Amino acid sequence: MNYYSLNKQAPNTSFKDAVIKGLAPDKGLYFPESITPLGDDFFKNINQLSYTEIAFQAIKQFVSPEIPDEVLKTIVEETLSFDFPVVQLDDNISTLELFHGPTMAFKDVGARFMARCLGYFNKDNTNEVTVLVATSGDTGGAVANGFLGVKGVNVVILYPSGKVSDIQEKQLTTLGKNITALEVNGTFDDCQAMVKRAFLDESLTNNMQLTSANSINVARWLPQLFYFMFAYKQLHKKYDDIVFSVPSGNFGNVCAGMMAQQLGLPINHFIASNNENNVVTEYLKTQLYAPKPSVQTISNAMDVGDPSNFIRIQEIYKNKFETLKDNVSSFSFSDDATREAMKEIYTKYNYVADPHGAVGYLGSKAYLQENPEAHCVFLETAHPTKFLDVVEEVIKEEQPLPEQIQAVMGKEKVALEISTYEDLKSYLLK
Ligand SMILES: Cc1ncc(COP(=O)(O)O)c(C=O)c1O
Ligand SMILES: N[C@@H](CCOP(=O)(O)O)C(=O)O
Repeated sequence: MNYYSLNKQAPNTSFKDAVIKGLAPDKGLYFPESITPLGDDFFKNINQLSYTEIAFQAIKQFVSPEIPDEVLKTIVEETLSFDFPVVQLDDNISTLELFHGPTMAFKDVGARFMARCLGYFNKDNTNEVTVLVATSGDTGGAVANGFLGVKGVNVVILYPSGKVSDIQEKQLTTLGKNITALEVNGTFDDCQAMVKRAFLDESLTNNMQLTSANSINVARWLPQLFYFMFAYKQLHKKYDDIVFSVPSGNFGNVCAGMMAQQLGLPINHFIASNNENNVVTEYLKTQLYAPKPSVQTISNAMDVGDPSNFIRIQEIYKNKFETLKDNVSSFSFSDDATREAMKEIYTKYNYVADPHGAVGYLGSKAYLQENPEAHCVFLETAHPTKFLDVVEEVIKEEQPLPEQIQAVMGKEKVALEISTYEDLKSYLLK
């Protein structure tokens, strides 16, 4: 598959090149040249397929011929070595748990898939790559874990100081080896802007091969489309009108759901559920896209003021506002509403949701008011114990720590503090 830049000022390129570059030379995000639907039979018979078979069929067209089928099968099998259960709360609401991987957030799948693709492209040890990542909480830990010890790959993670949870910080600052954490005096948007600037800085790119492991990279982003198919497999016999409510920040995950829809997944609507960082909610009301500085919330991984993937969403719906509105609703919720939702989910369903999942739950409820026949699946994008302080304070109950979380608790944080792009540059050139 070839990819084009959404800025349309750079040559089309192969999957391998798109993964190794991350961002196109004209600063545009890469997008596949074509999308071939999988066919009705694939979805009718999805029950008979395993998760790895679904994932293999779904991703194959985007990575071939550069990743041969046999290699792709192994990559997919190794990537998906944990479960993706749907938990039904009532007849209108379910949650898809995406936190059963090693760092207990939905980023594990994309990070593990991309690490293996880069490992394959560097099998002869000829392409040393520096992976730059901006994180508002979960991408950093997942990428650190997924890329740990991958030969020929150095990972540099930028995270906003004081704006990620304690456990998220441990996950991204304690692994050492080929992983370095930079603690940035700023917001997630500052981190993301520094990363994007570095890709265009010839004094860096002439000296090293830089790539990104954020969802701007197609190998990190596209595997997220599996989730929507996995949920559909579990629910389609029971419900006709399945709608996904996706807690959204950089909009990579909901946009991956839309790619699943383009592949033929019979889903008519998505809910992009936001915290108070509501650029897209506002866009759908006003048709004006106005990025603004992010504000800090208890669903910190969604504190994004200028979502990278919005441009991909526009491309999917052919830049037609009415088509976008037909396919997507968006709602924004305060921290107080999020806390109330966490309490409600716990008392009504005896289910402990994390703050991001709770925003997804609120989006489901808002949508159901107008569409009571729908079955809404909100994505539980991270395990509640990643946000222990907030969760225990709200539900007033101590939470047992899963072994993935216990494993990082006592470890010592190692991070370099930086404030400016020049600091990042001098670190990279050292
Ligand atoms: C727990 C959690 N929920 C939701 C999101 C938002 O996902 P996206 O950036 O793909 O919109 C993130 C971060 O990306 C996250 O870590
Ligand atoms: N919410 C993310 C921020 C970056 O999103 P990405 O999907 O583009 O990597 C995080 O938790 O770090």
